[in-house]
Order: sequence, then C-alpha cells, then structure tokens
Amino acid sequence: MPAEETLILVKPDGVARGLTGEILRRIEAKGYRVTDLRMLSASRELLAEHYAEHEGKPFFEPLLEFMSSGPIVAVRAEGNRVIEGFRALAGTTDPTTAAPGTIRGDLGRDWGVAVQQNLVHGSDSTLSAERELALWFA
Ligand SMILES: Nc1ncnc2c1ncn2[C@@H]1O[C@H](COP(=O)(O)OP(=O)(O)OP(=O)(O)O)[C@@H](O)[C@H]1O
Repeated sequence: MPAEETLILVKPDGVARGLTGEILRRIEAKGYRVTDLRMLSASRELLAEHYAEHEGKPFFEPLLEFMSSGPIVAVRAEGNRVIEGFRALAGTTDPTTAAPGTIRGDLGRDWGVAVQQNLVHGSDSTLSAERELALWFA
C-alpha cells in the first residue's frame, strides 16, 4: 500500500519567526518523510481556494490577509497515518490552549490579532490532502 500523503504549510508567522527548521525537524523526528518542499508568496486566488470552506466567516478576510503577509513554506510529507499524525503534532487550533509538546502548544501564542496565528496548517482528511497538494504543488 502506498504511504499516505499530506500537505503541511509553515504559515507566514512560522517563517517570519525563523521556526521553519524546528517545524521540519519535528516532522522528520516523528519519522515522516518530506518528499517535496517549496517557499512561495501565495496569491489571493490560491488562498481563497485553499480556505474555500471558510468563505463568509468573519475571520475569512483577515485570514487571507495574514496568509498573504509573507512567504509560506509548503511541505509534501508521507508516512502511515501522516494526516492524523501531523495534526496531533500541530496541536489544536488555538495556540494558547494547545497542549504543551505540540508545535502550537510549545511555540505559538495569542498575539491579540484578528486571526489565530498558529504557525502551521495540516490537511484534515485524505480528500483534503489530495485537493490541497494539487493546489500547492500544481
Ligand atoms: N475563530 C477564529 N478566529 C480567528 N481565526 C480563526 C478562527 N478559526 C480559525 N481561524 C484561523 O483559520 C485557520 C483555519 O481554520 P480551521 O478551523 O480549519 O483550523 P485548523 O484546522 O486548526 O487549522 P488549519 O486548517 O490551518 O490546519 C486556523 O488555523 C486559524 O488560523
């Protein structure tokens, strides 16, 4: 059976704070394989498509603005149950309450801004992973 794949993003706050290496280290230390990697400034079109499920929510525009505020590192990673495994490594959405030991719990916090700047994104299902990998590694 081919290994499962996921899309991981180091969001602009993670890149700006110089945490890309630490985040990649945690992914690799867990035993997942990084099979592709790119740094890019995402277009509004790409971000709107990526976050289509949030369109209409109050944080949608601030989210797009935040995700456009600097470069993003997109990572293709593989391994058994990597989708679930990376989301466990990332921790819950709100970095203030994310468990210590997770990326968001150890490295993130609330900066008092409109969008939760929580360092990383990870696909949440095999369908999302397929859709998102096609978007970011077109
Ligand atoms: N209530 C909110 N207020 C502010 N920002 C939010 C809120 N909910 C979500 N966000 C932002 O939108 C992103 C996408 O929300 P989602 O609910 O998909 O969270 P997630 O699955 O934990 O994160 P991601 O999809 O980035 O891995 C969050 O990571 C966060 O940056």
